[in-house]
Amino acid sequence: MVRIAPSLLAADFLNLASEVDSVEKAGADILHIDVMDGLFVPNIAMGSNVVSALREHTSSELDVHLMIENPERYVADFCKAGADMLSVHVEATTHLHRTIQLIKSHQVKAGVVLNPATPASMLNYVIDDVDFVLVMTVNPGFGGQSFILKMLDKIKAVRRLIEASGREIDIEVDGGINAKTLPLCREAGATLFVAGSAIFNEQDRELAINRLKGI
Ligand SMILES: O=C(CO)[C@@H](O)[C@H](O)COP(=O)(O)O
Ligand SMILES: [Fe+2]
Repeated sequence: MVRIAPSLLAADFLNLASEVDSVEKAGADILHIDVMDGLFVPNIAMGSNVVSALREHTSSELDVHLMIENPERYVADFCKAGADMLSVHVEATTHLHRTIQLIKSHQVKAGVVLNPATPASMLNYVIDDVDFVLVMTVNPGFGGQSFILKMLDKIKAVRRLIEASGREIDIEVDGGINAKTLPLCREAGATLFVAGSAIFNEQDRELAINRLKGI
């Protein structure tokens, strides 16, 4: 199954509500929200107030990707704001296991994100605890970058780890996802696909999402 999560980072912020409406109408399954602190990544974007505003506007599942240092400081804020899925980078928190439990204590799905240079083995001792894994297929911080092909090997390694754990959880991929790279990720074992520029740079959002879904 191919589920698409448009990344709102590529949307027109002045018209965020109508941008959300347009992708929902076009078949988006989940909305992806990128949070950046200017430290973990060299860019600043979207706080919990944006998540609250979106929560009031839509009943779609909100997938919040925290690209911030020591994300445990803001887990409660984003959960209370209305996140349904909340992911933290392995590289950003010292006590990853504790941070995962903290997210789950708010009845929110907990995800762990791996930067391109981070090995799949970083998940070894938390794989039974996470609700999904997010494999970055670009270096985080910006939309519109090119897919890093080597990440296909990592998606396969994460898939093997999940299979060995005996659970079925999503592998989400994020960065440079388009109609060419999505099938490669799918074949490698990804099930949830974030796409920013491949959707919001197109006038016809339905065509863009259908193209990604292979319809
Ligand atoms: O987390 C990030 C970037 O750090 C992503 O969610 C991007 O926003 C994806 O944009 P495209 O690569 O699809 O344009
Ligand atoms: Fe993201």
